[in-house]
Amino acid sequence: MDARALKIEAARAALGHVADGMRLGIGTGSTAEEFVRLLAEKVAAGMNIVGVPTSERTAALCRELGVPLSTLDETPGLDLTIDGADEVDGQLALIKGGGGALLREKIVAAASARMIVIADESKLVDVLGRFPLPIEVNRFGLRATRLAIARAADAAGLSGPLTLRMTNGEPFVTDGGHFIIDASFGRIPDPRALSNGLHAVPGVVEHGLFLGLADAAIIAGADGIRTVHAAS
Ligand SMILES: O=C(CO)[C@H](O)[C@H](O)COP(=O)(O)O
Repeated sequence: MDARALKIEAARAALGHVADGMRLGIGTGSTAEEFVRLLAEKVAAGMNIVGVPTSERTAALCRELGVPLSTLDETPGLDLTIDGADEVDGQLALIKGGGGALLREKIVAAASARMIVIADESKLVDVLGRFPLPIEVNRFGLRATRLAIARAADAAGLSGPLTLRMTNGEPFVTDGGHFIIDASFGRIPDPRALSNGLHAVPGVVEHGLFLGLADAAIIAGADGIRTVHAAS
């Protein structure tokens, strides 16, 4: 099975957790988009849900496919968020933000009673950090913020290139109007310490470590679907 087929399988399994009447957070990225396509079929067949998208890109796809949308201002409490991830470890700590939507993704996940991650097995890791950690930063004071991030990482025993994400020769700009620094720290043995350090940097808007947010991860692999649950 190719990677896209695995993403579809994970998305299909997640759809089994969606019930009529639910208020859904809807993630961003290629796996989340497979979920949107399957969800749209259910909606067309009469399922009654409302979704809060985690990016303009997801919102556009939902509109195109007829998935009813709301906002967190209209619908501040959600039943379930389904989203992809760049990395998932066995304790359900995540790296997210490869698609640049980490801020809205985290706000939506935090507003949800449950979050289910959908991914193919390439995303499952023993220790987070192979994927560069996206850090969303305010445009103001970029160089100072980068230095402060390096100091925060150093205090957590980490170092590595801090690369401003570019697109078409220009800095990538998030839906919130911020920049993203991709931090190649390598293995992150203590994500909580790094998270706390990054949150103490004023220019950091948010980072892509999602800790204690996911309740389950549906992982599709060559041998089928497995679900990783959060330790209770
Ligand atoms: O965090 C994300 C976007 O900000 C995505 O969930 C993450 O990048 C995974 O994307 P994909 O399903 O395309 O591999």
